[in-house]
Amino acid sequence: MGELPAKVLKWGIFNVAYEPRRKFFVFNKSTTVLVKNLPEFSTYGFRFLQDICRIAPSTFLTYIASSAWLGASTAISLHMSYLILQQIEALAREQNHKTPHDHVELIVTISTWLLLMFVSVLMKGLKDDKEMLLCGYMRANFLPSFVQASLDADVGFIHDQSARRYFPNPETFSEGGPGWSLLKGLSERIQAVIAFGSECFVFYGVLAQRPLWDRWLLGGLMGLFFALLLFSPSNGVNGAGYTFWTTNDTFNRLHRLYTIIFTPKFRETLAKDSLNEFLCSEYRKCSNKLGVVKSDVITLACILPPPWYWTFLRNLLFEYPLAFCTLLLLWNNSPFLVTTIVFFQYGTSALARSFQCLRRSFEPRSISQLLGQAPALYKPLDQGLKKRGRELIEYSTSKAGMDLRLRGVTFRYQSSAADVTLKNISLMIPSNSFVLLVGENGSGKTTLLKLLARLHDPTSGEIFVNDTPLAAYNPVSLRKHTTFLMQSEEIFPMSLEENLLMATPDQIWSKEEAQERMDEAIRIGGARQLIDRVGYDAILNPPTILAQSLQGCGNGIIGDAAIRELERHTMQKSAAISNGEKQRFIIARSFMRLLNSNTRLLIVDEPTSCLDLVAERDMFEQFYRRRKGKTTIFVTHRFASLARKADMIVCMKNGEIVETGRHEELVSLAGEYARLYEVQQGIPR
Ligand SMILES: Nc1ncnc2c1ncn2[C@@H]1O[C@H](COP(=O)(O)OP(=O)(O)OP(=O)(O)O)[C@@H](O)[C@H]1O
Repeated sequence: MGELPAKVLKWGIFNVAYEPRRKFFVFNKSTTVLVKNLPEFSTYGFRFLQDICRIAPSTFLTYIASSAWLGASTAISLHMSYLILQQIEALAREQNHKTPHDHVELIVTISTWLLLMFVSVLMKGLKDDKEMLLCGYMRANFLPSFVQASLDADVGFIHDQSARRYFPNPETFSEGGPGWSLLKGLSERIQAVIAFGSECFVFYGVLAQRPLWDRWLLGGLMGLFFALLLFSPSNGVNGAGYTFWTTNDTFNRLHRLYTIIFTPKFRETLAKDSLNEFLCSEYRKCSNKLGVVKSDVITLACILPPPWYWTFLRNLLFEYPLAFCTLLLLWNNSPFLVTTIVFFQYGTSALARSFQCLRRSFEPRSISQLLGQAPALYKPLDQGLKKRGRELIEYSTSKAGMDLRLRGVTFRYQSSAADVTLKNISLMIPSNSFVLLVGENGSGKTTLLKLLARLHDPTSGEIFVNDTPLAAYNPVSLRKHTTFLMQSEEIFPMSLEENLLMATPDQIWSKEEAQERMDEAIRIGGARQLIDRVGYDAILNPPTILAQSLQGCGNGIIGDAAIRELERHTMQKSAAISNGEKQRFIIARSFMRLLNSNTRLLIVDEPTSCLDLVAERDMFEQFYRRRKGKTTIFVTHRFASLARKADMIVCMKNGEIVETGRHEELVSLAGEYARLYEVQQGIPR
């Protein structure tokens, strides 16, 4: 069947795409897949049924039988209530000729109805019980085979993605297990078919017994009811599923800023580059520019309301059926008793629903959840304000680099169960000195640097900057004079140009000047090739919104054309880059900061895991050349070419400083530093 082009409509700032013709039987990709694979599905389905009958025959049969009963229970109840209404009607009509036998008949019918209802309750309990038991049977029988098959595949299990989707994934351990959703789905469908079929059968039976007038009227009402069910659109795009996107630049920028601000992985970079103020003001600006938009994304994914007249008609027929029942009275002299009973039944069930709803809404848990949202809204805001209210010293720049002193510093990560990471560190780093920090993996180098940049505070001991305690400074004012290139940094989901400009958020340049400065940073950082390939405008990994309608809220299956329309509008310049290119760009971003800010402390923490030896040496050389007027600290495992230039080498081991001094002194000590140096030089010990 030929595919229809998608229709697109505007919804606030969003564009919504859907397939225009609504089909009862959607012949889309899934239908084709179903038809094509039907023989295979049937074979495996049959095998599954055989297996389940073999594993737990009586449990399975009881489960299916109870599902079937529950499917038919509404129809049974309908039939019984009709019988009772008929008997009451007859009694009312024959007021003067009533016999005791008539009453007995009515009591028997009512008792049978109550008994059947009781059986339904038992069946529900039985079904739930068997459901849990079957779940256990299936886990015990199928999972060991899956475990075996998975382990047999060895490392192939990691590589073969398409095969892996059939295996359980780790998060599903507490769920039903393999085959469970298949069984549950089958039982639900059996129940649905039996329910619909039996209810139609009862309605047909009732209509066939009614006098001609009633038959036409009730038949007409039923027809209308079904016509509305089938033809009235359940959403604003004729019941279809839909996709949506927006080309509003302000919205998209706001979304990217939101992602940067609330994603933990960016937080250290934001802090150490003192971007908080900049992002806050950008977010406010962008939010003001966007103004109030009609719909948030999740609401749009759930609801695209149909035109008001359809809603009105549906409400009238589905919510107020009694209004239509009373129409009967205009043509038919039904005794008032029947109307009263119908009303009573309708009214009590509606009342029961409302009461349940009321009770649920006022359960202590639900109330406390509701009210708990108020402090959750204001507490973070108040705490943020308290923090901003503290009196702190501003760092005043001098021509010289920062003078750093650590006295008895100990540090333990809160999340770490291990012992302290830094133990009693005391160290003096004179201003303008060039320091090389070395030590084996995990010795605590990065942690020490993060303490200097105030990304963590010491657990005990103190750090001084120019003889003033680090804690007394406004951290932002210190960080504004620090360039800290960390081991692992992220590129923000903004354009590469904006990433570079964010390195110096306080600078205001003309377009040409900004371009010159970016080009220089890119050249020194060695990222020219990347920029030539993807351009300054490229946005790497832009965040995406949920852009498809959700099913179960009146939205149908999303047509292929609507999906393609979404892809056509959102497939944009998201370029893939290698880890090496990413590192070079991040290094360039640090150069952008270093060259265009009043840096007094330069820290470079081995950001070179994906660079070759030559590129790493060049990078350190470029930083080294620009160290004038700064205190400079480099961390690298390949320090041989820098060792002789360093004013001081600090060697760490197991969270402690084990040696400090110049290269020659430390080599002559023949201790930890000498060992690391010799290993690097390939000198056998
Ligand atoms: N966020 C954290 N939470 C808990 N423990 C951490 C955290 N970061 C680091 N550690 C632990 O602190 C210790 C020191 O880590 P650190 O990264 O400072 O060492 P390093 O000398 O820089 O190592 P490398 O040379 O590998 O970069 C390690 O044992 C590490 O596992």
